[in-house]
Amino acid sequence: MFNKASFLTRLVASSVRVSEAAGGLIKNVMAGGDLKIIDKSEHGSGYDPQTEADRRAQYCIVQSLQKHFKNINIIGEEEDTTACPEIEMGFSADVLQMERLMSTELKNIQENDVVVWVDPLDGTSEVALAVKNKNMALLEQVTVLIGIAYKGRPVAGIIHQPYHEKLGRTVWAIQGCGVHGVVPATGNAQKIVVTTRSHLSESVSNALEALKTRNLADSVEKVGGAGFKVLKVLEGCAAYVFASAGCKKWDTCAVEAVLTAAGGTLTDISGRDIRYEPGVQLNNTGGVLATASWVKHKDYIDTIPQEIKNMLPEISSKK
Ligand SMILES: Nc1ncnc2c1ncn2[C@@H]1O[C@H](COP(=O)(O)O)[C@@H](O)[C@H]1OP(=O)(O)O
Ligand SMILES: [Mg+2]
Ligand SMILES: [Mg+2]
Ligand SMILES: [Mg+2]
Repeated sequence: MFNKASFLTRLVASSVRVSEAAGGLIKNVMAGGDLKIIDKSEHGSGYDPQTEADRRAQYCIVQSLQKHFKNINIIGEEEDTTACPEIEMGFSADVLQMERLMSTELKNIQENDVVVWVDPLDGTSEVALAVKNKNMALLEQVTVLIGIAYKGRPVAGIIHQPYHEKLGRTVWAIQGCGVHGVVPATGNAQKIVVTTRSHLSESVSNALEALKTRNLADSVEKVGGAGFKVLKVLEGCAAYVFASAGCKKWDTCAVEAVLTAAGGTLTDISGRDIRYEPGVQLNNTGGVLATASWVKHKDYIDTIPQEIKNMLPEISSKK
């Protein structure tokens, strides 16, 4: 069954199981209690934590995917990893069922046509804070993100949330095949906007103030992680607004694929598409704006002040 499926179907079917294996490793490290946190930030550029869970999860994801797909181009967040014996070779039979809905173009995609963007643990700051403050409720904000880009744009994504209720959950989508693992909200009387908990800045606050004056943000919730914020948008929040730089392509590729499949939209704060081809700039220099299917993305774009947009230009190439 697995071997007969198209490359993209097999990649997503494997990635679902691999994301869950990474979630298991994250839980093991947490249970062990020693996070071995290091600060990745360049001198004076803020705090950018990495834990043993980030390092192990990245190793497991990359090694597992390379076992099935030898030459696959994976761009993951972590450069330093910790070798671990857990290699996941399983696949999701539910994903294989979706092959019948896929377009011919997607079925014809080959291994060297894609870039896989991996965030082995999104919400590292929240993990560090959960342990420091003994507030384990924050762990709900942790996700494992695997996004698949073809011709520079996301075509499939996996968001695994290890601490959702008791067992965790995996939300995934392939373009044209619907969203699985969550029932997207179709509206909400309140327009709740989610934004960063740990990277607040003046431009983020000013963008939110502008949205409030136009009744596009009835209230604001500050939570961690790009994955968790997009899950919130899928489940009833109106928008995710991050009018600042710092978020990277591995934070947005998977979530954009899932949100788009649910009828939502994700762009930078000026309304430009985010690109995911090889060699592209890793930073989302234009910020991030994600909206639910039931609000107008353009209203949010039009309301964010031009001076904030000017501070966040698109820089498409690394050089
Ligand atoms: N200044 C930054 N430096 C490093 N990572 C950032 C920065 N801003 C955002 N991120 C990444 O984007 C995610 C969403 O940001 P926020 O929670 O502030 O809205 C964070 O969890 C973090 O991912 P990660 O936890 O994988 O390092
Ligand atoms: Mg991240
Ligand atoms: Mg991460
Ligand atoms: Mg990080």
